[in-house]
Amino acid sequence: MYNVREISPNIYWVGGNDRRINLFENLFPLENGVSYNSYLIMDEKTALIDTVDDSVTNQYWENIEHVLNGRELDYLIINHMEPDHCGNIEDVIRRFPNVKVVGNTKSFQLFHQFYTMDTKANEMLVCEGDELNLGAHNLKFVFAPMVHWPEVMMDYETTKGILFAADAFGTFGALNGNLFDDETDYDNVYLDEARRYYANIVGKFGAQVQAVFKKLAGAQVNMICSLHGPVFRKDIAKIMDLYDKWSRYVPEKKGVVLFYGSMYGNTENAVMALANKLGQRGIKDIRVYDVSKTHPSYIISDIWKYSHLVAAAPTYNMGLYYPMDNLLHEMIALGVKDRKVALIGNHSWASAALKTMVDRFSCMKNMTLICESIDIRSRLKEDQKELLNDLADAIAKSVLED
Ligand SMILES: Cc1cc2nc3c(=O)[nH]c(=O)nc-3n(C[C@H](O)[C@H](O)[C@H](O)COP(=O)(O)O)c2cc1C
Repeated sequence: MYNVREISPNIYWVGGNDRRINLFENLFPLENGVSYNSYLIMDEKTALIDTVDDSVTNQYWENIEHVLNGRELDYLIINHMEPDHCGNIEDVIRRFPNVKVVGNTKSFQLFHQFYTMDTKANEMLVCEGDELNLGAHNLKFVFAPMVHWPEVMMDYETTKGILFAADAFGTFGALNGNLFDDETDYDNVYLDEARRYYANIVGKFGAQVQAVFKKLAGAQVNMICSLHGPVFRKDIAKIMDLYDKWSRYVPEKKGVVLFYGSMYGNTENAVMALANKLGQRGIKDIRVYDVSKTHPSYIISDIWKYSHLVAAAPTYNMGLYYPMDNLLHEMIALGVKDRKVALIGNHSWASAALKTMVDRFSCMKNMTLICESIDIRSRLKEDQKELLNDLADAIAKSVLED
């Protein structure tokens, strides 16, 4: 049974949802699956915008056949060559041998690396700013290199102000029958997952996101169609504002995320005592994570959201407890910057965790240590409580007053 939705006169969502998948990119947990969006424009010429992952191929073809209703497909536009959107390109060409496949030099390079089909006769090369007229609809190509692959481009439909944004503005989480942002309880159902998607998938490329914003400045955007998750037609300014903040690494909220590693509970004890003191000093909405328990992608998402971070971990084999080291490496790789930081190390005979954490944070830009770090010897004792009070005072002052 086909499953499509008209999103604007003669433009259809023809994608699919995968709720069986456990890990996105075989890496990021998906509690509620993911959608692979694709859009079909029915005009004097027909144009399909991106394809979908192999997992939803059957649904996809039922959708396309229903909407085309016997017509030929004139264009397939490739905005992104990541395999979760390209699983069906060869199939499209097999079914529509005369289709023009629209892409840029890098998209075709990548296509030929992944696939073997000879597509020379079908290829239609476009450059930045080129336009493709379909009749009543007109697409302008806006290149978005490294958001988050080098070939990425967006299509701005100039007559209706619809932005086909590739992976940008995407989210984890399958669609629930409500396609548009205003039909969903977006803030409660999708926002955290959109942030987790941004931080972990696009996060490293903030400068490139900003570059696309500059190119789009002045363009009236009435609808944003991402390749994953809901279509925006109501809160466009809000999601644009969030993307602007996220891509400039500006925290959404003043607040504290404490993340710790602990084998036997002693580091955890110090962190929970500190969190309690922060709560008593008026810090609200405190976030605490055990790095051995929570997947790093969730912690990184909150690191993007909040202004202050506390990292705490024990020494392990003359180094830093592995799950914490892994998280800090991910933060370095994603270019996390501009946060206020406090550190707590722990050791029983030769300290290495604290020094390693200091080293890791020094590899990130503009991470300010807001107070002297604490290096616990096995377990924090009553006579050291002033150290913890000083730490809590400094963090609370920085969050509430600065
Ligand atoms: C396998 C293992 C290796 C450790 N390596 C070191 C080490 O190299 N140097 C050190 O001072 N403590 C080392 N420790 C001790 C812990 O860092 C220390 O006991 C710490 O207080 C544990 O904190 P926790 O209760 O939060 O897990 C090691 C502990 C374990 C279990």
